[in-house]
Amino acid sequence: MATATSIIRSPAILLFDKGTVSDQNTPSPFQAPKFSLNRRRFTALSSSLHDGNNINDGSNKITKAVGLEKLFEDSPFDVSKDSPLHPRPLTSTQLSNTISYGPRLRVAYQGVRGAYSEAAAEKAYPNCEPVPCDQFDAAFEAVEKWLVDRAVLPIENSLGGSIHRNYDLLLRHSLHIVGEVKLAVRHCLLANHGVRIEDLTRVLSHPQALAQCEYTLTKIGLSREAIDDTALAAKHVAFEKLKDTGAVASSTAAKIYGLNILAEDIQDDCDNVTRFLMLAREPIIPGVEKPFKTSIVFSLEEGPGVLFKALAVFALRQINLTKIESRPLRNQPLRASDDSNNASKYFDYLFYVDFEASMAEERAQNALTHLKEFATFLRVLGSYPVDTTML
Ligand SMILES: O=C(O)C(=O)C[C@]1(C(=O)O)C=C[C@@H](O)C=C1
Repeated sequence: MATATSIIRSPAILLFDKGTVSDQNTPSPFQAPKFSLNRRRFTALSSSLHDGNNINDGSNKITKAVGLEKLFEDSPFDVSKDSPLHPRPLTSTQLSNTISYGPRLRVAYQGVRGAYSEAAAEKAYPNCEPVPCDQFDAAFEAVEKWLVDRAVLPIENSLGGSIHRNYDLLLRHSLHIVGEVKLAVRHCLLANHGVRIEDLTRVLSHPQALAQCEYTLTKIGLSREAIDDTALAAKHVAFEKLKDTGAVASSTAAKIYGLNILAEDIQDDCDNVTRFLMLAREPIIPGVEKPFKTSIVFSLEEGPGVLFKALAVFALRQINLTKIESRPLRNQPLRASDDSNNASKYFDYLFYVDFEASMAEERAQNALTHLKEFATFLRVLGSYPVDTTML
């Protein structure tokens, strides 16, 4: 187990200690992330928190707001120093698939049993106890309120693109990205027994799944209806005994809800992969022993070439970018021009960037120090091992 001392010696932590990549002094509408803790606060946190806690609240699916509060009040949660729940800091090796956790790790995902997100949670944390949540927000809250240990949430799909909601939630909450997991998504067209493709007029599924099967569903001529997750679509079709409606979902969902598989692999491309993020209350200690990736979010002043300059801090250090996403800055969606003669207003954006380097590497630290010189806001969302299982 890493001690607080060894944590402080980590080059990445020293970087934050200098305050160079911290957003603590940045006027920002967002919560200060724990990743930017200074040394004193980090030490205090390391010695008072543990990883691997299991809060057995006896719940089934986690729902937002009132439900969560109630569960939290009722839970026998205890982080006193002598408690068996006493936290240990996460390390990157704990993410290895070979590790066996003592008590089963509780992992929140969005959806019901049979959702792809449940399979992703099981791939990320073998032998975990997947905990269904009705919405993405509920999964974030469940981790924050210690109802579960981790959350595994989709962030992008190779056919459907980004899951914007989760980009926005990453910033609104203070969780850390501690890993990623890629899942091959193979959709099936499901219906009740005795129902043929010709009997169907509409199909239910998650909007991402419908988008991934766009071509096939158009060819069959089915109208589409969005529902919270693919497995919920299958459950609805089965429970309501629908005869004119099918569901796009996994073969696992077909088994769970007793549906017939009318067609397999109906996604528009056989290479259909969804990338999920593994989220925790504490960051992992970035390493260099295997390929790492770092996710950041920043905002910039308006002006010609500013984004070019921001991306150059990585190019100059031979750091490869794997993803860039821009999202509206919601609390401040419009910005007036600095030029008083020019009354125009600009849309204001946040930029999410994933780059192939660990925060333990000097070139990554230097790149962010450089970016901090002109970024108006910067937060490190996590530095974590790359999922190489699908390369
Ligand atoms: O609906 C599900 O089964 C999910 O797990 C959600 C989700 C998503 O949000 O992208 C996950 C993987 C697939 O890309 C389709 C849907």
